Amino acid sequence: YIFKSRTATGSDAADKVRLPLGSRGWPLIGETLEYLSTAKEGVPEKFVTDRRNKYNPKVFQTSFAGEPMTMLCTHEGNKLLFSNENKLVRSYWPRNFVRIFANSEKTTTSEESIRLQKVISPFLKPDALQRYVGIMDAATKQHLQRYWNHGEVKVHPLAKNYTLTLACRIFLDVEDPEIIARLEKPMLQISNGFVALPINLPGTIYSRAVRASKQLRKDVEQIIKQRRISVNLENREPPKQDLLSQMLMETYTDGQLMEDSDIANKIFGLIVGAFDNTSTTLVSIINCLAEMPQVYDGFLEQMEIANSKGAGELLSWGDIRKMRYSWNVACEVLRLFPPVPGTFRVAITDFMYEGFRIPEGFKLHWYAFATHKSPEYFSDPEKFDPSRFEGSGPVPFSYVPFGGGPRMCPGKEYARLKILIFLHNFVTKFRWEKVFPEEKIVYDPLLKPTKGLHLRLYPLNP
Ligand code: HEM
Repeated sequence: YIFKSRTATGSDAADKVRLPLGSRGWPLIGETLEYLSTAKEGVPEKFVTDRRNKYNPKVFQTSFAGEPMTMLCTHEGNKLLFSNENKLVRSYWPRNFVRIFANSEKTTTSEESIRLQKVISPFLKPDALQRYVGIMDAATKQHLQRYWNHGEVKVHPLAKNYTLTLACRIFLDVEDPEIIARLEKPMLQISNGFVALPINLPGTIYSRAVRASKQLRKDVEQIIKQRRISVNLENREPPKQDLLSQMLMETYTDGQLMEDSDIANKIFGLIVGAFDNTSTTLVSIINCLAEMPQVYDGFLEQMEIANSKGAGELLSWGDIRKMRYSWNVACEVLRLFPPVPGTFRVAITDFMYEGFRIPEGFKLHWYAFATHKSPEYFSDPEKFDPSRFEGSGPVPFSYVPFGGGPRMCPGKEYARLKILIFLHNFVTKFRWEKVFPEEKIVYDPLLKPTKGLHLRLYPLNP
């Protein structure tokens, strides 16, 4: 692994600098199988530890699905990737993601996409989200009442439906279960496509996902068109507060209203970004609580909040701020079961890291398990201990379930709010036990419970 650089004049440079050590494994598949199998067996950190011991404790080369990859495995590595966006690195998505997230023919120009970002991010900041607490709480209570109150339930599909129901309510002001069911079908196919082999032939999981992504965008665009008509016809209606209503009023720099396809693309991105990640987080939390009753017993804050409420009174922002223990529990679950264990960057210039040369064009991977499960950062890393997040919490850049830097998950605060509101309603309404106590949550390759997580629910105040 000797890197031979070229000088500015184009001649071979005399300096030969070592690339990070490692193995690129088998042709095409690289080390994908080991990477996936260690995660599936519940020891994802093994993939990293073995190579750290063999090559270098901070950085090594590997290859996934034919893509050579350099893995950075410490908090310093995470910091380097997260704080140098557009300086040393930029975000890089594997082929599947690019194809599934690809914009319509009316691709946004960079100016337009900055404009769109500007519309989206204020909507997802805590200040803005505060006004949705009551709406989210009411929608959660309704979902639990309608679909969960049946003694025995299968949590994973219900959590997905709940996630989509809330996203439709908050982003699109859509409540009709029939419309939600129509959107859910392509959504499920899209999730499978992210991790399928990128073979775009009829009938493959991948091609179905690409088709489903087009279908979902079309459905969202249809909802937008109908909304435009009703806004024009009924402009006496009080202004709605969902994201779509705000985007309908947005204009480009030239004063033109935003195009429906652009709005659809952005809302599509949010719905897809929220769907698997938040639903699997709920599944993992419920599973941990079923396995560790002592964690459930710590939810006194939720009981106190519930007892302070009058009949029909909904949660407020003040209540959310009291849910400290609950968020620590969620953080600990996200440490052990991050739904997105890592993403990718690409070097946009040559640079040195730990004495190794990272050439322009090299793909770089941060992997949450490398730090989340390392005793260097989390003592007794297998132990479930929400108190790790008290006080100043973990070493900066060692706890990264939402990534970091400018590309950090824009839905983090929305996810936090949703998880807390769900938890409040779930723990104050039910106690529960697993129907299959031996059932596990695994990465296969996406995070999921092996049987869908069947629960027996016991209402607390029947
Ligand atoms: C527990 C729930 C969630 C987790 C663990 C999570 C995690 C992540 C991670 C790790 C990234 C990549 C960050 C990086 O590369 O540095 C990401 C990106 C993203 N997330 Fe989330 N996410 C969650 C929920 C959500 C929600 C609710 C939304 C939408 C409301 C959302 C929308 C997005 C989008 C649009 C991106 C791409 C951002 C970009 O390209 O810059 N996520 N998320």
